[in-house]
Amino acid sequence: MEMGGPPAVAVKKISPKAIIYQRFGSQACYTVEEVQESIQNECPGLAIPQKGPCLYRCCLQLPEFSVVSETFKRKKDAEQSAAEMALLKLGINDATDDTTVQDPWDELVSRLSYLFSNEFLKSLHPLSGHFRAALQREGRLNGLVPISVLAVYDTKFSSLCKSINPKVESNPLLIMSLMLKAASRLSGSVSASEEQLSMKRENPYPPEIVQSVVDQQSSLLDSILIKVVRIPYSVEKTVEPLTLNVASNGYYLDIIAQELGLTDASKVLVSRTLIFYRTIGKASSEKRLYFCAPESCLGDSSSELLHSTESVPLNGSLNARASYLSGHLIYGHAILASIGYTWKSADLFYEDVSLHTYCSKIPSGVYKLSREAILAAELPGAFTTRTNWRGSFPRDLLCTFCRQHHLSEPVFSNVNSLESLPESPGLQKKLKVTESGNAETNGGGNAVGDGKSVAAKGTFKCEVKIFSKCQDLIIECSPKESFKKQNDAIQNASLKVLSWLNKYFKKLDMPLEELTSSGDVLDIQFHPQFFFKEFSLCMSVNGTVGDTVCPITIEGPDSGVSPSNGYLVCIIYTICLVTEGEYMKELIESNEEFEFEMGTGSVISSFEAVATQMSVGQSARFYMDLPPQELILASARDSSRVLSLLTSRGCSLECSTTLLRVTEPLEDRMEQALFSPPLSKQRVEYAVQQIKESCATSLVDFGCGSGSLLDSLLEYPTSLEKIVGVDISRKSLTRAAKIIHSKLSRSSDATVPSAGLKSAVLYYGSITDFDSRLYGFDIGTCLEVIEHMEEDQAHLFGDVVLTSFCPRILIVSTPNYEYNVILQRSALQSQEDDPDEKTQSQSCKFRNHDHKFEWTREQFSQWASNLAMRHNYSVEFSGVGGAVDREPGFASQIALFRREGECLRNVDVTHNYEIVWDWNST
Ligand SMILES: C[S@@+](CC[C@H](N)C(=O)[O-])C[C@H]1O[C@@H](n2cnc3c(N)ncnc32)[C@H](O)[C@@H]1O
Ligand SMILES: [Mg+2]
Repeated sequence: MEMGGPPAVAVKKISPKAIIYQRFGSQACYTVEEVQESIQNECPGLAIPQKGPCLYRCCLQLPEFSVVSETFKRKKDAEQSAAEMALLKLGINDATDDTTVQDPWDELVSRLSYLFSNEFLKSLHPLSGHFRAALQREGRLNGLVPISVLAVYDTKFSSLCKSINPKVESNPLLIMSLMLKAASRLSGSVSASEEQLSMKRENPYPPEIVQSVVDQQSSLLDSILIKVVRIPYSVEKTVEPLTLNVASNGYYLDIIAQELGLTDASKVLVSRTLIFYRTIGKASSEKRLYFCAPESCLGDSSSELLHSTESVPLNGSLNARASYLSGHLIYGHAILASIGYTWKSADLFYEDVSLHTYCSKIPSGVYKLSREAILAAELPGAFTTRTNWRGSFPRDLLCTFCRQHHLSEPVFSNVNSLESLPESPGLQKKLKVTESGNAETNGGGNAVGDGKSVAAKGTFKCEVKIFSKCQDLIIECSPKESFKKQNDAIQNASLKVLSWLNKYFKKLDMPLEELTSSGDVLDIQFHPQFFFKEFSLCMSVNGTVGDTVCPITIEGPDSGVSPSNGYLVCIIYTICLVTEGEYMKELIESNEEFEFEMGTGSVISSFEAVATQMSVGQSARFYMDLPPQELILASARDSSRVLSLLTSRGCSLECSTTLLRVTEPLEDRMEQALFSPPLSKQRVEYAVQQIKESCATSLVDFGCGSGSLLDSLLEYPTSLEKIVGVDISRKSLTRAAKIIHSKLSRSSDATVPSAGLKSAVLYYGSITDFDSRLYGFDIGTCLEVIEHMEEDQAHLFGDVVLTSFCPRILIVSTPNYEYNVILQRSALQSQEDDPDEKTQSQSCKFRNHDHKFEWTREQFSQWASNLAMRHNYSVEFSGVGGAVDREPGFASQIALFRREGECLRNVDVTHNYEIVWDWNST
């Protein structure tokens, strides 16, 4: 578009908030509060209140009255709505009424004139501080405001410039030319100097205004020291820390200019704010890059360049690192700093920026920072379970990554996978010992189905898509695995994308074929055209710590308790930079309680390797090759000392660590990894078999948890008409309700297995209390529940269930303690180094931390036989996992009770349970 030509772009409607601001300025006071709304619709009939997303409500206080908005998902919308309500009250109809569509050029000029007004100088605004500081500049600089800051700190200004020429976003020089043009229309009141790239008010501000401005500032400090980071343009030179000394009455941009080798602020360009880990959502974040305007636009040739509306390719010293951080091309040295003026105070706001921040831009960098272990942590290769994950979750990491790279928020879509299970063959399958013992790393802990041996049974799959800001699809990930929990599916998909991006960032020159095939492995497809466009400025900012360089020294007695894959390991460690010869040592990183899951690649390889050789209580010392300097500096506390050490010969990293404790894999993870089909599925199949044989029409699941049994039963054709679940965990019941509801709501057609079902109810209550609504059912199940109660409560439950509930058949399952030795041996996967000695020297623990007891076959049989005898039931024993005729029996032992007589007594109406969810087919 020709400059100064007719407006080609319709001017945006002024927002209600802006109109309020025009009328009331700082007298309009907005207060936004968070509201947690409960949502009802997700699962009709569910009586447990559901937490909805966080909403915002805004109260706008004006001198005469105040208004309160409805609730909104975004703070911004709540504020605008409150402003709109206030306008309505004030009788100001619509913004468009009194603003005739204006030429953006006229608006730009009038905005510029406002910026140089007395009023603006006194106001609190991120830009007005620059105007005030300009008045303190000395000599010929006095009163000069650098043009570059105008559009950076005034959003109104920058959006007007964008509406005139959208290209200004990628080329700050274009903005400057627009401003000079606007200033020329104000000659007489504002003077602009092209050579100095600055503007000045022609008539001085009235002295009383200047005085009031000086009084505004709290000039307690003589000078302030601000830590910043210097990024040289040559990649060979290291990024280094730097301290700025800004006089309290000085102009910080002049100080930055000096560091960049310039005489004053006029030639300093300022980037948009950069998004780094931890600064998200923090209003005060002001991290920006400061750099020198390209030489070609300075001096005599400036006018030519400034007046051209096309971006001119600039040759010179491209600063690849700074360009990557900012997302646009930057030439020459750059400084990363967090300084600026705010809406809140006339004083300068600043935060120290460390090299820490600098390493956060690649996916693994954010993960490392979230673990506070830049050297030791690595982005894990697998998401096993939520409980075993340490540090920020993959989904959050991915969102941060997208924000940092100016992409749209990732789009997650859930695919419910409810494929019905194939009719199962033999019930009691042989124990399947996985070759590696770490099935999790292939499929994910809750992932069911590695495609080969385990049938797909999960409920949730998740796909994730990454779009550019212009909505071009860049990356698409459709994992094969399905998960029991929706959240696990989301985390798994996010991690796949991150892992793939991480591979790319570690090797940016990776050939396309390699990139494609590494994507295939992770179920990822990408669109090279858009991918390379979005990531054209990327830099490999850091690398990994090297391997160990000499033998590992292990000290302390062998306790026999060693971790292997799937174990949670807790260590204490220190990593120091040491020099050969004249021995010097500097602490770089340490952690007193550092936990990681073995076999997922969540720590550097030497840490995992060392941990497998250690037992609990032992300490080890070893040396590692140096990683890239930036990584060490990012972790180091005293970067200048580290920099000086790094110049001496023979540097390496010395690591000392002690193995504090290990935690075995959880029970259900073992059940899935070690059995085919998983034990939980075998229990369902056992129950289905009994339902079929007994023609049961009603079933109650005591301790139903998240409804895994009830949910799975619906996939089999059975005679069931009524199913009920009871539990004391509201959280689990809520999950159960959602899962069962989603399945039942699709079961209207008569071909689905559960079509005969008439009613499903979930109760909150303890199974040691009787409730007459559950009296005399055909089948009661109580799977893997009693061991979660104290032993006396388990006895009580036995009596209550057989005397009061009186089901025709009762199935109770619980772990067989004698089988643990096999589980632990398999988990240790130490077939090669004499497994028996290791596992037998350590006493067998329970399978799950929540178990109050685990019974041997003998103990279980005694409990069940006595119980049956006392209540006129027969009992037979069976199990799943393992075999009856092979030591040590089944993994899960089962007692099947059958009522001997009829049960015709009258029961008093007793309602001890609370209905939590109730469904019926009508
Ligand atoms: C390991 S889970 C088993 C869940 C389910 N039966 C299954 O097989 O997936 C044990 C469940 O028992 C429940 N539970 C423990 N004590 C209970 C009690 N006194 N009354 C009801 N439920 C109980 C717990 O809340 C938990 O959901
Ligand atoms: Mg259990």
